[in-house]
Amino acid sequence: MAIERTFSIIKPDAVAKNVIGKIVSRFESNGLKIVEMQLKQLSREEAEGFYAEHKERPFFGDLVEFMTSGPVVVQVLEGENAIALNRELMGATNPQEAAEGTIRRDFAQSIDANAVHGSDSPASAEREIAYFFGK
Ligand SMILES: Nc1ncnc2c1ncn2[C@@H]1O[C@H](COP(=O)(O)OP(=O)(O)OP(=O)(O)O)[C@@H](O)[C@H]1O
Repeated sequence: MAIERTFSIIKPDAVAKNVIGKIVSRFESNGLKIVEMQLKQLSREEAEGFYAEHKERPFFGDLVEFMTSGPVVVQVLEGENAIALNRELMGATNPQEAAEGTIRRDFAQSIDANAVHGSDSPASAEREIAYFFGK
């Protein structure tokens, strides 16, 4: 399996809960290397553009509101099978359905405040990395 890159966001709920370090430790201890990282406050435009594929969904307004409610940590993770591995470490979108030992099970409270985002395919990883890091 080739070395792959994926894009990750530690969302405002997790930053507010002071668990950035604990989440980053999950990545590092599972073989994912942080190759880009920035703490930043997303503007409305940045959040809307990032989630453009969800524009027609009923929760879009709340999602943008939530993602701009406080700072996030945007990161590029690198490792073998990074995209699928990161999705596995994150757990299901709804923390109530997330497997034991996953980031969302341990640190998230609800389907909107769900601690992390991770790219779901090579195409989205490429788009999302370019969106925030321009490469
Ligand atoms: N029914 C919903 N109600 C509220 N928010 C939702 C709902 N479904 C999804 N979301 C929010 O939109 C984000 C994107 O949804 P998507 O279906 O792409 O989930 P995901 O791929 O697991 O999450 P992410 O894209 O953040 O990694 C979710 O992480 C969640 O924060």
